[in-house]
Order: sequence, then structure tokens, then C-alpha cells
Amino acid sequence: MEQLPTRKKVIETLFEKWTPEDKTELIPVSAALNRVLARDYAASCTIPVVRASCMDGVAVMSERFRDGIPDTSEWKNGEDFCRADTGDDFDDRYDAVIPIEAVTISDEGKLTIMPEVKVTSGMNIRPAGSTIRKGDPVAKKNRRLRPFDLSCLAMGNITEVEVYRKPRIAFLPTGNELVPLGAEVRRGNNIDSNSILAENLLLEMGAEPVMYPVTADCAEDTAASLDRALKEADVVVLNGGSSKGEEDINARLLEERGAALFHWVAAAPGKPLCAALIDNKPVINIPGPPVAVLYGMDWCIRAIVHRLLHVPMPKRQTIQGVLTEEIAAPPTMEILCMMDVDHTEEGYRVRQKPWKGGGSMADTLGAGAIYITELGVSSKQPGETVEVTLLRGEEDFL
Ligand SMILES: Nc1nc2c(c(=O)[nH]1)N[C@H]1C(S)=C(S)[C@@H](COP(=O)(O)OP(=O)(O)OC[C@H]3O[C@@H](n4cnc5c(N)ncnc54)[C@H](O)[C@@H]3O)O[C@H]1N2
Ligand code: MOO
Repeated sequence: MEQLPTRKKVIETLFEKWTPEDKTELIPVSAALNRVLARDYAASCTIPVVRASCMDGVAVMSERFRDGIPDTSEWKNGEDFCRADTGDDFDDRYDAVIPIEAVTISDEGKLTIMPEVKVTSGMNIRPAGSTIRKGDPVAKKNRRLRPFDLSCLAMGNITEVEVYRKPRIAFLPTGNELVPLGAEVRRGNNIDSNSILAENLLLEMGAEPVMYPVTADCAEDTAASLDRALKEADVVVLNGGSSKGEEDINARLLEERGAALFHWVAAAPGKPLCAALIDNKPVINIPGPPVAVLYGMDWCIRAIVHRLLHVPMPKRQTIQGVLTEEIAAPPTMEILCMMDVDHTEEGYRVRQKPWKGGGSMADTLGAGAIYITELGVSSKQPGETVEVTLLRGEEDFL
């Protein structure tokens, strides 16, 4: 049997032939959570500007303590000492802070210092720049900004940041049978559930979905929608119409334009996937079945989005589970298996959900984990341990 191109091969070839354009924008730091920096940033200020107390206490002049605790009966607040709490600045004449627990200040403002107190210059004082120094690096290019990164930028008084624009990914559902969510479902109809799936997968990836209404299976209309999407987006996903039916015109359209790099891949569900490049923009025809959309969005579009975002794909949580039933798959294909996960006293037990016959698509999509069969391996037997990737937090299974 002919070996179809693997997911790896498709992505490698696409990335070799495609030169993504870096598009950036300037946004307020307060709106930058999870965005990716397009340049390095350094602090534009020093904090503390001079220095600050690092205890709640009393600031004093250390030279007066050279011979032990001085007589403080005539000391005046604001002249001989002053209150300086944690983080406070104070007059330059003082150079040490005594913790408040080691002194008493009477109602009349008279200071008494405990006899065992030792005072040295700089005591309990944070120097200038101990929070941040002008010019200190505060955030690095190609970092996804987490809450603590935003606080570092704020400490450096950076108000706006240059980030990569969210990749605009157009999603074009196609099919005469499709009706929008909420419409009456008549004989022969199917609800366009892939749009809500794709839109939310894209949002999770940090992309900006550009959603199109359903286009009928008509070559002219699809070509017009595709051209519009190519103007509006960085990447276009054409959904459905990828296989061999009369109405399967989408992959054909890409082939006719001479843009197709691959049609049919060694990954199923979704084997008739077609990957193309038009005007230096990836155009991916993901097959119509919902699990094919889940898989295609995951291995192909996710890789493209992260390339545009300049960050590696986040690692997902995996667990080791013992198979309760055989998984059989052609050794030339990487098959996405939707898995049920059970937590027992002996650990995890996993089982493939049916994806063609024997169960509903809705049940299949509700799987707790995925397993992708390995090239060159034709079956996994009950009792074997496999690594599965969780689609929900592990806490959901415990
Ligand atoms: N004779 C053959 N038939 C098929 C083959 C083949 O090799 N020979 N390949 C099969 C494989 S594998 C797949 S995968 C599918 C691919 O289907 P298409 O990409 O052509 O998709 P459609 O025919 O348009 O739709 C298939 C199925 O998916 C539903 N669909 C489509 N869009 C949506 C949407 N937006 N939301 C929800 N569901 C959607 C559609 O209604 C159909 O039920 O072809 C096999 N056939
Ligand atoms: O690959 Mo289609 O790959 O049967 O769903």
C-alpha cells in the first residue's frame, strides 16, 4: 500500500515552503495576558529611586550609636529620628532603621530604644534599584506573557508592549446539507457544529478566528469565499468537501489552482486533508467529519498558529493507562483514537471509543483523552500500557 505523507512530513514541507510574515501590534500591558512579545523589554525606571526601609520601624543616624545606645530623652521626631515603615522612603540624614518592636514611642513622642539593639549603617534598608534598575531586562522576545511577566513589565514602568498580532485564521464551512445552530433540522440536514468547535479551539490556541457562514457546494461560491478569506486572514481553513463525492469540490479547487502540496495524509480521521499554499498563505482543507476537524485542527492548524505566534506548542498532560480492549490500526497511518479513561485503585484503565459505527459522534467527541497510533505498529493488546493525552484536567478523572 502506498505510504501517504505523515503529519510530520506535511508540516515540515509546509514550513519549508512558507515564509510567514511577522505582524506585530502595540497594546497596553494591561491587555497583554497570554500574548507573545515581539521584542525584548528593559526597565525604564529605578525603584526605589533612592532607598527604602525594609522593616516597619524608626529611621535613625547610625553614627550616634557608635558608643552604644545614646540618650534619646531630648530626641525629636522628624529631627533625630522618624517613622519609616516597610517600603517607605525617608530623609537622607538617616541611614539605618530600627524595627518597631525594639523601640517604644510615648504618647508625647518620646523615643526609647531597647538596650540590646545594635545599630549599623544601612541596617534594614533596601538600596536604590533593589526592586528594579533602569535598563534591567524585564521581559524577553518570544515569551508568552504570564501574570508575573506583566508585573515585571509594570515594575519597569512599561505601559505598552509590542506583541505578535493574533494569527487570523479563517474558517469556511461548506456543504449543502448544513444548517446553522438553532435552525430546524430537516431530513438530510446536519448542524454546522464544526464552526463552534473550530472557533473555540482557535481561541484556546491564542488565534483570532475569522468565521464565515456556510458556503454551498458550488465551485464559484467557494472560490469567492476563499478569495475573500485570503484577503482577510493569515491562514484559511476550508472545511468539508475534501474527498471523492460529487460535491467534494474544495480539495479539487486547491489542486486546480496548482496550490496543493498534499492531498490525502497518513492521519485519520481526516485522511483526505489537503494542504496548500496560496499567496504565501497556508490553505488547509480539513475533511468534514467532526473528529477529523478535531484532529486536523490539532496537528495541523495548531502547529501553524504556534509558528505564527513564535512559541513552541504547549505540552499537554499525559497519563499511562492499561488498555482494556485491543486497538487495531493500519501500521501506515497515525490514527486518532478517542479514549475513555477510568481511574481505579490499580491506576488508569483506557479504552478506545468507536469513531465509525457502534457509537454516536457526540459520544465520541466527549472522550476524556486521545491516543495516536504509532507508524509501524498494527495493534495494541489488552493489558498493554499506553500513554494517552488528557483532554480535560486530571482532577476530572480522580
Ligand atoms: N467513496 C469514498 N467516500 C469517502 C472516502 C473515500 O475515500 N471514498 N473518504 C471518507 C473519508 S476518509 C472522509 S474523512 C470523508 C471526508 O469527507 P469530506 O471532507 O468530503 O466532507 P463532507 O462530505 O462534506 O462531509 C462529511 C461529513 O461531515 C459532516 N460535516 C461537514 N461539515 C460539517 C460541519 N461544518 N459541521 C458538522 N458536520 C459537518 C457532513 O455533514 C458529513 O456528514 O469522506 C469519506 N468518504
Ligand atoms: O479519515 Mo476519514 O479519515 O475516515 O474520517
